[in-house]
Amino acid sequence: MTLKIKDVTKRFGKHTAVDHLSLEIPEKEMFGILGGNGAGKTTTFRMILGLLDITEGEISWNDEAIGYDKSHLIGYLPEERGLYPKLKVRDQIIYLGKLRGMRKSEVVTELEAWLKRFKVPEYMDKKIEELSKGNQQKIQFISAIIHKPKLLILDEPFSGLDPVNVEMLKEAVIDLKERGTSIVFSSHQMEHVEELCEHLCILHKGKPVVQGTLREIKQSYGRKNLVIHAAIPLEFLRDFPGVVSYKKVTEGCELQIENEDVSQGIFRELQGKGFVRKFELEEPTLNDIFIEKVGASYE
Ligand SMILES: Nc1ncnc2c1ncn2[C@@H]1O[C@H](COP(=O)(O)OP(=O)(O)OP(=O)(O)O)[C@@H](O)[C@H]1O
Repeated sequence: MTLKIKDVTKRFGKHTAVDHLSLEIPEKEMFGILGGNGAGKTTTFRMILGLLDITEGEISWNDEAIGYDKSHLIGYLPEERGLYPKLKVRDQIIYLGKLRGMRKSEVVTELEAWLKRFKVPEYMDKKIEELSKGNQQKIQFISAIIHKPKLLILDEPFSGLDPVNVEMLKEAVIDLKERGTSIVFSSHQMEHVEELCEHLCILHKGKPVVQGTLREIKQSYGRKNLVIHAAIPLEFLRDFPGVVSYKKVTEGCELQIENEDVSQGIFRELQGKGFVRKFELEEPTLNDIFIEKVGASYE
């Protein structure tokens, strides 16, 4: 079971929203699509779901086109949440489950288990409009996965959730992946993608500017971060050969360096100058990579 996106482009008139995107998501894999506002994430999802026509290229799921006949295999959490405010949680989910071919009793059993897991069993008979936004989102998530889809598409699943609920949802998503679901999700927040995904793609103005496994991406990037805590002046490192950026912090500095060798030069330079409490070489973060490739942070 693999989702394949082959050289897909989407144009709205003269505007290119997605520009030659290719990716594959096999079973049991979580794929993250990162990008700022207007990068093309939602457009990509809508094309996967067959809600938008593809201008060029192909999208397939197990080598077949995705259409309405496959909706029982696919779960979708849209960016604009869409539950019926006046309906009770139970009725809402039963309605959606039945649309996907489930029996009422099956839906209720699943729903009870999920509400319990999300620590809100009492919501069964509450109306959607009585719930907070974050809790509505939990219900919307349940509505996307109640039928145990094989392919799950989550558009900004963590936006608007507090840290406790983010963790709860992350665990649920990891469990679904381990049970065999292919998952693709979008986010503005790089730390979520960094934590959850084996493969990822950064979209910028519709173009995939970075793509691969997290490991590959970090390794091929080359640059490293170096954290130094020392009670001696470190300002001179600002102009040290191979130092790309210098940030002063309370106890010392944080540097971005061109490669590992630069850290050895710095290490030698500091020897004998005074006590160094911390000298730590770290992998670049996705945020570092994004800033380098796209030129801005997107918080
Ligand atoms: N139906 C449409 N008609 C015309 N332009 C569109 C349409 N849908 C999207 N676009 C444009 O395509 C580009 C990509 O939009 P998209 O919604 O895919 O971005 P996104 O990455 O999901 O952004 P966000 O994080 O803000 O939701 C944007 O420039 C947007 O204005």
